[in-house]
Amino acid sequence: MLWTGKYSPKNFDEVLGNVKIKDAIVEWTEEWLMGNTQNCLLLIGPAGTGKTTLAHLAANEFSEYIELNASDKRSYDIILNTIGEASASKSLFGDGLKLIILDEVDGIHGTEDRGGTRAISKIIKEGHHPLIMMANDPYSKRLKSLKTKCNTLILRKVHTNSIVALLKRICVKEGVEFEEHVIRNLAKSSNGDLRSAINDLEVIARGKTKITSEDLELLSKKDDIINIFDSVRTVLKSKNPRRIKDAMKVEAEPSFLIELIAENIPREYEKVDELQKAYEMISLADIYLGRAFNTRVYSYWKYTYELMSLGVALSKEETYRKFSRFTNSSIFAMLSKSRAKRDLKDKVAKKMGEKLHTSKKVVKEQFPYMEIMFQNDETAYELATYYGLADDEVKLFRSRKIKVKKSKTKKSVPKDSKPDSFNGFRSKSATKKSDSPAKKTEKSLNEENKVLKSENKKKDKKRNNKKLSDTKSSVKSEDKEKKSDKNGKDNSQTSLFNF
Ligand SMILES: Nc1ncnc2c1ncn2[C@@H]1O[C@H](COP(=O)(O)OP(=O)(O)OP(=O)(O)O)[C@@H](O)[C@H]1O
Repeated sequence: MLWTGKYSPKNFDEVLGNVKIKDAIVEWTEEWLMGNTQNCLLLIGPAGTGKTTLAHLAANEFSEYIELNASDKRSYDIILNTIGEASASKSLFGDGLKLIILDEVDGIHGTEDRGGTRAISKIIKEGHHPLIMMANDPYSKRLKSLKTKCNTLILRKVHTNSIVALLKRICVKEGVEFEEHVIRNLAKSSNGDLRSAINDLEVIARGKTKITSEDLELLSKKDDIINIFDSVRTVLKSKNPRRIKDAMKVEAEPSFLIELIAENIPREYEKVDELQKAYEMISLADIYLGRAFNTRVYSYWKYTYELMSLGVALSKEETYRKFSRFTNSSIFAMLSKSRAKRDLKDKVAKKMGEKLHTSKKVVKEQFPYMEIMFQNDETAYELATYYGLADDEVKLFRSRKIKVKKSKTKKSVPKDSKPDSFNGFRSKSATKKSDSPAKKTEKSLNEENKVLKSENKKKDKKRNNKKLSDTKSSVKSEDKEKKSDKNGKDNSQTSLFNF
């Protein structure tokens, strides 16, 4: 069980802060239970201040409760059917009253939850049911009419000292030693959000006997990464200018933020108009960023930030209530991939250049031919050994499959000079049930001689006697080479140039 659940208040006394609001809720509950119909309650406050906790504590006093939150659909029909269930079991004497809890009413979606706000207004007007609603955004348009019909209770952020006290209590119960400043730091950085304070404590303290400043540093690094995505999420999810401006107070390169926002726009926005406007804003933001760099007038950054945040956020007609999986920028991923490939090419060209006594540029021009030569397992093995290439460097030439016309002549490499498998390939000689090495070389020599003889015969017909004698002498010299091969001499350099 998470610590937020484990240490969630079990009664109203354990709820920290907002004393008057607690009292008002207790009184409201008692009145309903005594049979006195009450106005519905609208709890508005920042995340993690205890709105849901208070509603659930109130629900404990009723015989049952029904809850619809942001992950449920809340259309007209669904809300009224749910309430219908509640009214079916309503007793005349106030017993068996079901409390209705509607969480995040500021997030009721215009399209998916069509008629949701109308349904809520209907329930409020009829006034038969105890109803508690919660919202985060006090400026939401959706709350305008609800505020006039309900008792609106505004929750304040929980005071840092109260959070410190709770975190210390948790540490004692969990048997974790702590330094005072670590706990105070956690409490301060939670900015009045008790859920996040408890979660952060759990991240650094669970399974430990002591927490120190080092744990805090680790936590802040994790937060940096998460914060960038939080900023992107706020820009794409919200239309509240204040929240969006706050979200932009993140330590990240503006170009990186633009990329991240641009990448994720289509994951959130659905209408073509919204997409078009949002990308116009992104391109303008990019123009101003370029101007800032070119002219060194960094006041242009202000426009960059406003266009990529407010500009993009206000390009949507309304907020979408859906789960979107935001991702990292694919351009940055692609750039880092191609940079890695470029580095690898440089490394290989340097190694080969040293052996061939030539520049990296010249070697790189030979890479397409190398790719062809490396298609053959045995040649690849010889070349890699000669140039001293590691497996990942060999992959540079073997990642693509190229069809190569099979040569009629077979080249034999002494068996004991190569392993059974090379870079994921089994050499043909290793897979075959082979003859003894001596027999094998004799066989292959005979075969080669046969091929050469037939070639010579063909040439005989076409060429004159002088050329024939030339061919014979070249055959002899090749024979010599093959023999020296047999004696274990490294001839990989010759094979490279023969190609
Ligand atoms: N006032 C509080 N006193 C004690 N614990 C609290 C308080 N507020 C929050 N917590 C802790 O934080 C957890 C989450 O709180 P809760 O869900 O009630 O916040 P919320 O205001 O409804 O947040 P949200 O708006 O994100 O839904 C609780 O389970 C509890 O552990």
